[in-house]
Amino acid sequence: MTDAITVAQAQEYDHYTMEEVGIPSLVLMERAALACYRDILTGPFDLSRILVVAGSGNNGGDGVAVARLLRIHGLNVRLMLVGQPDHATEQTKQQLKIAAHYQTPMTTETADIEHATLVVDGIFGVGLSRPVEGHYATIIHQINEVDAPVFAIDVPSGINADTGDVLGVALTARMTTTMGYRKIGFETTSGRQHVGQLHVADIGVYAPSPLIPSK
Ligand SMILES: NC(=O)C1=CN([C@@H]2O[C@H](COP(=O)(O)OP(=O)(O)OC[C@H]3O[C@@H](n4cnc5c(N)ncnc54)[C@H](O)[C@@H]3O)[C@@H](O)[C@H]2O)[C@H](O)CC1
Ligand SMILES: [K+]
Repeated sequence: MTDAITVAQAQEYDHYTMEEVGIPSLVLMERAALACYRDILTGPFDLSRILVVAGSGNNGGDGVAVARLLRIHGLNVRLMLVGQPDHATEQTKQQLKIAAHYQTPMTTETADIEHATLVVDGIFGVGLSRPVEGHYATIIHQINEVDAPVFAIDVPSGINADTGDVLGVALTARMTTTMGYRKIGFETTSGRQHVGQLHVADIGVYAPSPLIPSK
């Protein structure tokens, strides 16, 4: 089994893959979304009412892409944005444009959290850098209070992927599909409790190594 990595390594490998290898960010995002989509469809989930919750960073971009894929598949999915769309990354803005093309239903209704049979967590990934507060914390508390299981994209939101610690408040996932490599924080007691069943998705991001040409 390959070694677990840190957030800094994940970001370094991501950057290397895009800047040195030349694979565009949206290609990596699509591969990440397809891996999550596959794990959701094959997982132990009731897919009758899916709520995807997306932040404004690229974890949110992954989430928006997952919502679009589920919509195209004909599933009852709604997309809830918890970040400011105009503050979103360029990749997430592009994913919102694509999702709109396929008329992916959007919602701001708390009732959709209560009625969900599955919540897909695209709020924060490896970019979480400070304790969760405010509206983000409210949404995470609301999700934690309902019975629906959580599928986490890359990192359960609120978890520090280097330590497994809860930063303010965090989601507890039934399943997490993380990109490329396990994260060292997932191996701690808190990390294991919040990650649930862990899948590691090969999305074409690799550590620079002698086996893989470096510059
Ligand atoms: N690893 C890969 O090869 C790929 C990963 N992908 C996905 O990208 C995210 C990382 O995206 P990033 O934009 O860097 O950050 P996040 O989306 O995790 O966080 C969003 C954003 O939120 C801000 N922020 C941090 N802490 C807080 C806080 N407590 N409250 C409010 N806002 C906060 C900060 O500015 C962050 O930028 C990774 O996890 C994957 O899901 C790619 O899609 C594919 C390749
Ligand atoms: K997440």
